[in-house]
Amino acid sequence: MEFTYEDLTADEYHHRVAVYQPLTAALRELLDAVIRTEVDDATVHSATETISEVTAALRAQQIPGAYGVRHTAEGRGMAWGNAVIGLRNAIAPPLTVVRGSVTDPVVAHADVELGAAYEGPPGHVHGGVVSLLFDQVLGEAASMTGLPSYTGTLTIRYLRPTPLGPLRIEAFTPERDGRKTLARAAMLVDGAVTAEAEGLFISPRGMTPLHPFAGESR
Ligand SMILES: CCCCCCCCCC(=O)SCCNC(=O)CCNC(=O)[C@H](O)C(C)(C)COP(=O)(O)OP(=O)(O)OC[C@H]1O[C@@H](n2cnc3c(N)ncnc32)[C@H](O)[C@@H]1OP(=O)(O)O
Repeated sequence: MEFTYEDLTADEYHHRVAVYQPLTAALRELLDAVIRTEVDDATVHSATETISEVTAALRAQQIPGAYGVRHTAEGRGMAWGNAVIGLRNAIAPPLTVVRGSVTDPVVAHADVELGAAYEGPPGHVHGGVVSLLFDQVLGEAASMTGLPSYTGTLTIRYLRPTPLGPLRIEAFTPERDGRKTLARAAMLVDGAVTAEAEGLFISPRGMTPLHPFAGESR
């Protein structure tokens, strides 16, 4: 598993953000609209054709395979295909993980609003999505020293259904021992905990440290 460096200036980076963020936001709107539309069949058929045309236009020039996890030379993260935080991934909620310091009581947190695309039980967040969000925030909290750490184990305790809408995740890393980090997190809605997570995150043997993480994850 290799990380990729792209030699972008800050201007080039911000230009790409300005180009792709609105495209992904528009696609996210489309996902929501497809789930909730009640227009007639002819309008649905017409929309399907229009979407196929847009897809063909974007396919005119493509990279082979996935986007990868890229960083600029100065250490700016560009995990733009990531399933949870990806700036170019419309199925990502998207989550922005705000990282503090490893000595803070809450080392990382994220606020996100989940809509119709994340439903499991009626009006509530799918359990797999709850786990997905926890995995990312815990993984980032564990990796904050700059040594990327991957999920070894992840246990979720679903205390009560999490309603769709705004929620917060707060992560803690109570134990760091060499390549292993124990990380815990809580999911909160209106200040009440709906789910808790605990995971052991491990940095693979021989992994090269990245720039220590700080600030926001994208
Ligand atoms: C830019 C970076 C941002 C990072 C944020 C990412 C967030 C996303 C989080 C993810 O979704 S990561 C993807 C899901 N996880 C994986 O795909 C991990 C797949 N597994 C592996 O790659 C390896 O099995 C792993 C890196 C977890 C461990 O391999 P190692 O070869 O480094 O482990 P090793 O055998 O040397 O064991 C080291 C220690 O960890 C322990 N260990 C290994 N695997 C374990 C495991 N799975 N669970 C619990 N403990 C484990 C092992 O017992 C041992 O403990 P001791 O030091 O006490 O002896």
